[in-house]
Amino acid sequence: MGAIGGEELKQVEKEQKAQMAGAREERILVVVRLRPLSDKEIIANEVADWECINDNTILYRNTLREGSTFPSAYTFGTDRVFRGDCLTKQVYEEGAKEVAVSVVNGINSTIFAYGQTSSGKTYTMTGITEYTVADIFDYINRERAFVLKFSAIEISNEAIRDLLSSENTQLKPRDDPERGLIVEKVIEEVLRDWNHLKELLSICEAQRKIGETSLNERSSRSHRIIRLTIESSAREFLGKENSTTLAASVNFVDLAGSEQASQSLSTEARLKEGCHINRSLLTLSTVIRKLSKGRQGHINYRDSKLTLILQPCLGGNARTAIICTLSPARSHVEQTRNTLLFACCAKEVATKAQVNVVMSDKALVKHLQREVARLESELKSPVPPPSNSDYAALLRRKDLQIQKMENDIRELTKQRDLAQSRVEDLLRVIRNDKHSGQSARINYHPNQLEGDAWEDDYSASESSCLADSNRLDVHVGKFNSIHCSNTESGSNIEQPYHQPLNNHEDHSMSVSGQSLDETLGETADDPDEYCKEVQCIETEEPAGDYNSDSRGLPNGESEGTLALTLYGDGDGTDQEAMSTSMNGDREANHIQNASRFVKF
Ligand SMILES: Nc1ncnc2c1ncn2[C@@H]1O[C@H](COP(=O)(O)OP(=O)(O)OP(=O)(O)O)[C@@H](O)[C@H]1O
Repeated sequence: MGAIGGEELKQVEKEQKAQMAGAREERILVVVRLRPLSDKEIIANEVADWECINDNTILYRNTLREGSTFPSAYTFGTDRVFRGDCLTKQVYEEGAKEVAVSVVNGINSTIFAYGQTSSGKTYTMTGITEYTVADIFDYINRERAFVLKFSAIEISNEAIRDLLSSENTQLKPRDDPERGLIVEKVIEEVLRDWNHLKELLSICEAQRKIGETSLNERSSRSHRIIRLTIESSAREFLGKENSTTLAASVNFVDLAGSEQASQSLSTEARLKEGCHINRSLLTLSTVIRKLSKGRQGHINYRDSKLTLILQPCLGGNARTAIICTLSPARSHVEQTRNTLLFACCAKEVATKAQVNVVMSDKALVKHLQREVARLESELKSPVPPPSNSDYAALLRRKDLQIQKMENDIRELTKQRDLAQSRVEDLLRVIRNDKHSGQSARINYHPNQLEGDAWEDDYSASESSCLADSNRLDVHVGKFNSIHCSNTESGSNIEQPYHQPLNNHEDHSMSVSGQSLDETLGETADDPDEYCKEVQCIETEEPAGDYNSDSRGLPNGESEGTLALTLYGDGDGTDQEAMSTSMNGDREANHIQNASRFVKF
């Protein structure tokens, strides 16, 4: 491993900070590669139904079935679509290189091929791997000191196997606190040169599980992941103590192909493989679909080994490119569409690429010491006091708040006085009424009216039920229930004042065209008269509500029925409720509220 230090360390830190601050989300690069019809397909008289009409759009040439909801053209915006005659070199240059070689700058990257069986995944990934390594070699020979490590695994039937090992032992994935998810005991070969690479690739090829299917004589029956890990340092800092290393990996993922049972040559082993392959690909599609809708909620990476291992490149800090391979044959139209839908979803997935810096222990200590010193100096320097203009703005805001509160107080006091005077008016009317010798009857509840003749001793009722003005003040403010005694029956039945007085359907106050003052003034001498003019119409509250809350009103409740009810005679059936319209809703409300506690 090489080393960087001094100026370069600072430079790396600077770049890292800039990256963290401005780390932009970037969409997964998705390219589509259409292969030409294979010899087998040509012999089978297959027709090519798909065509790339430009660099971004692939079109279904055949007529769509009636009622089909599939689109006939798929456009990939800035991402590329490669026609059948394109060389892998071009696919690499225009569809994968940028992502793949970011590994030399310390950014993890992944290129993977997705598509149905025999669509050209292995064909494409073999070329992409070789072109990438060639570019990396070219770069490292000129620029920095590099160490390249090669490893390869396959996932078959949910078992992970090392492709560089001749043993058939299963490897285990494990969460490493520093490195994230790793596969335990995987062999890492330090790449010496190009020939060494070719040698390792051929070992992998030989070790990989392949089998014959109806569509591919050499069908990959496993997912293969080749990983190239690159650790790089500037040459001038090689071996120095305060060195820092950029370390990143590029993964080349050649997925097994999705297939239908009929395509896998239905031996038991092939079918089982096919099931595993399809299940893990389904999990991959599900993960991609969820990621494409944002990262909310649980993403089921752990549902398959494939997604578990690919997690960092799907939703993490890696750069990712997906090459979707397609067969143009008419007989594969459904699977081609599925691949295109997967491509459309994958296009929406974003990752946040970051540079991975590995520091030597000494460099790390120095870096941390600097951080501590910086934080200490931040703590020591006091926070600058707010400027004069800040104080002035704050004062202005507070003044406005005070002003608003004073206005509110004035307004509320006015409303309270008004309500109080209305109540006093009403009391006066009642007293006049009493003196005129008429019997005004009040009932607290319609149900109690019958057989509940009003007590002759009105004053007794008045003293217990009719609050004096002071008491009413309190009630206007608090709206607690007041209880009064029914002296006639001799019992001391407590009745809440706010029981509904009749059962009209609408509780809103009816407008009689006169103010309460006027009404009362005109009719004070003749209760029957004002009984006619003023009606109490129930508000929307159902009677049951009152009953259920018969012990008292919640503090401060202001909505309510005008519970001012006058009964012309002792016959409850004759009752006529009284309500009034006021010069404005607020006044009406206050009268309503006040009146709820005034029983006559
Ligand atoms: N772009 C292409 N141009 C020419 N031939 C191709 C192209 N892509 C694939 N082929 C040929 O098609 C056949 C199947 O390709 P390949 O094995 O890469 O498919 P695959 O998707 O990896 O299949 P599987 O999933 O079954 O492993 C091979 O013979 C390959 O040489």
